[in-house]
This record gives sequence, structure tokens and C-alpha cells, in this order.
Amino acid sequence: MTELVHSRGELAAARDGLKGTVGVVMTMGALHSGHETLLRAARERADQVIVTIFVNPLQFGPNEDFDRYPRTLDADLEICRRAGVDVVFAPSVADMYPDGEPTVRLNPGPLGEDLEGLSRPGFFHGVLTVVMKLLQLTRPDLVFFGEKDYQQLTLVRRMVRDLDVPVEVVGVPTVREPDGLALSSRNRYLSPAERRTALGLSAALRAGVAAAEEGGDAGAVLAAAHRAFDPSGARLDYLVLTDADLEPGPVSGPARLLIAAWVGGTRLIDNMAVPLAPRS
Ligand SMILES: Nc1ncnc2c1ncn2[C@@H]1O[C@H](COP(=O)(O)OP(=O)(O)OP(=O)(O)O)[C@@H](O)[C@H]1O
Ligand SMILES: CC(C)(CO)[C@@H](O)C(=O)[O-]
Ligand code: BAL
Repeated sequence: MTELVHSRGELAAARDGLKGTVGVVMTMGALHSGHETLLRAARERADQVIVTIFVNPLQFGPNEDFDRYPRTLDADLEICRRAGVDVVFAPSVADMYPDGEPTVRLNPGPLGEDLEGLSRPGFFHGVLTVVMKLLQLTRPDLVFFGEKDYQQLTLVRRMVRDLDVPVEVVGVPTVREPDGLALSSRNRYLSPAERRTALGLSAALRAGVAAAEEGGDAGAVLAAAHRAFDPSGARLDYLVLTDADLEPGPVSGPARLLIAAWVGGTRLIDNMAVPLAPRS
């Protein structure tokens, strides 16, 4: 049975009742098959599964889609029930931030100011702060994040390492539609024409990966990705090839190609692993 709790008191009582290892999947709701894959991974690895559903105001900029973000709790609960989730924690903003917005926030460091952080100032301060709060409240052995939000996954791993947080971070590969589009709650905003345009993100990434598989170096990978990105109907924010750890410096060996673009009023992100040949 899936227990739905809203307040931190209810969560504490539910958490105390869980026996064995606990896995947590943190979400903003509007659950889709990408989330379901995270739930399955948690179900396989942990004895008990907690899902958090919270649209965190701290990570939204003043002109972003906090008010418009889809909120579909009944449908989300049904998905959680089907996936055998034990506890769903769906707090209100007041439950999470009873004293108002926290003045103390986690600093994600330089990587937090790059890529997503450049376009969304303060985004990773908000993400890491709420992730840390949710870790404290749920006390999991394992926490699951999707590779779709690769910079977020990387920063959570770093936070856990740098701050000695006692939890194992598990990354889960990106789930895609058959035509390549990465599943994302924000895909709901897309009109049919915009959805076709959105395929340009994964097409660019695939072209970059193909260039690497043919032996291309970093320059060839980026050039192929740019050639494959059709700018009509979309506005590219970034298309970047980096070290797989998102460390600055020359790129060789396991690398990551990351893209962000506006399709109409919707900002989408995606990324893929790139098998660059090691530099001789
Ligand atoms: N297609 C996907 N494949 C794997 N994991 C995913 C996918 N989409 C989201 N996730 C993961 O689910 C978790 C919760 O993400 P979130 O609720 O923000 O969903 P989202 O689809 O990424 O939403 P948004 O469209 O707002 O970015 C994150 O760890 C995220 O990386
Ligand atoms: C990790 C997270 C739940 C924090 O609000 C959010 O950034 C998300 O859904 O990826
Ligand atoms: N999917 C990451 C959370 C966000 O875009 O706000």
C-alpha cells in the first residue's frame, strides 16, 4: 500500500515505520515513464521506496514557469501505487519552508554557475538546498537521479562527496520516446509542431556521438552536432562537449555532449555520453 503524507510530522512517523534499506526518488511531480524507470530502479535496489513530489520555488527564477508547472497529484499517486512505492511525501511550500525562504542555501561552487546555472542564476543553489533538506527528512540509504538532468546529477554527487552525506547516489540512464525525444514533464507544454522541432536536440546529440564513433575528435563531434541542429523554430542556448565529470579543461576519453534550447516558450535540455578516443 502507498501511504500519502504531506507534513514533516507525518513523514517522520511513516519513515520510522520503514524496515530495511530505503531508496528515495525526488521529483517535481507530473510523472512520466522516465520517472517510472527511476521508481523501478529504486524498487529493485531498496527494500522500501519513498517518492517526494515538490515543485520547489527556490530553484525557479522570477520569470520562469513555477506557477504554470504541471501539478497532477492524483495521476502521480496512481503511478506510484502501480510501481509499489511505499510512501509519497508531497509537502506544501509552507511544510518545506515554514519560516519562509531560507536565507542559508548550499553553494554549488563554480560548476553551479556554468551551463544551466548561466541561464538560470541561483538554480543549483535552490536544487542542492532542497535536495539536502529532503535527504535530511527522508534519511535514505540510496537516492536516485536521472541522467537527463546530468549537471544536477553531477552536482548532487559532488555535494554528497564534499559534505560527507551518508547516502549512495544512483544515476539512471535517460528514457526517450521512440523518436529520440527525452521524456520531460515540460514536454507537456509543446504543441505538435514544437514537439517536431524539439527532436532537433536529440538529433544534434546523436550526430555528435556518431562522429565520435567514426573516430572524430572533439572538434569534429561539436561540428557534427551543430550541423545536425536545425535552428528553425528553436533557439540554441548551449551545445557543449565536456569531460564526463563536467570538469573544465581539454576533453578526451569519456565525454558528455550537453544541449539546451528554447522551443517556443519552452526550455528543454538533453545530453548523451560521447566515446571520444583518448588523446595519444
Ligand atoms: N527522461 C528521463 N529519463 C530519466 N530520468 C528522468 C527523465 N526525466 C526526468 N528524469 C529524472 O526524474 C527526476 C525528477 O525530475 P523532474 O520531476 O524535474 O522531471 P523532468 O521531466 O526532468 O521535469 P522538467 O521537464 O521540469 O525538467 C530527476 O532525477 C530527473 O533527472
Ligand atoms: C531534484 C529536484 C526534485 C529538486 O527539486 C528537481 O530538481 C528535479 O525534479 O529534478
Ligand atoms: N528537471 C530539473 C528541475 C528543473 O528544471 O527545475
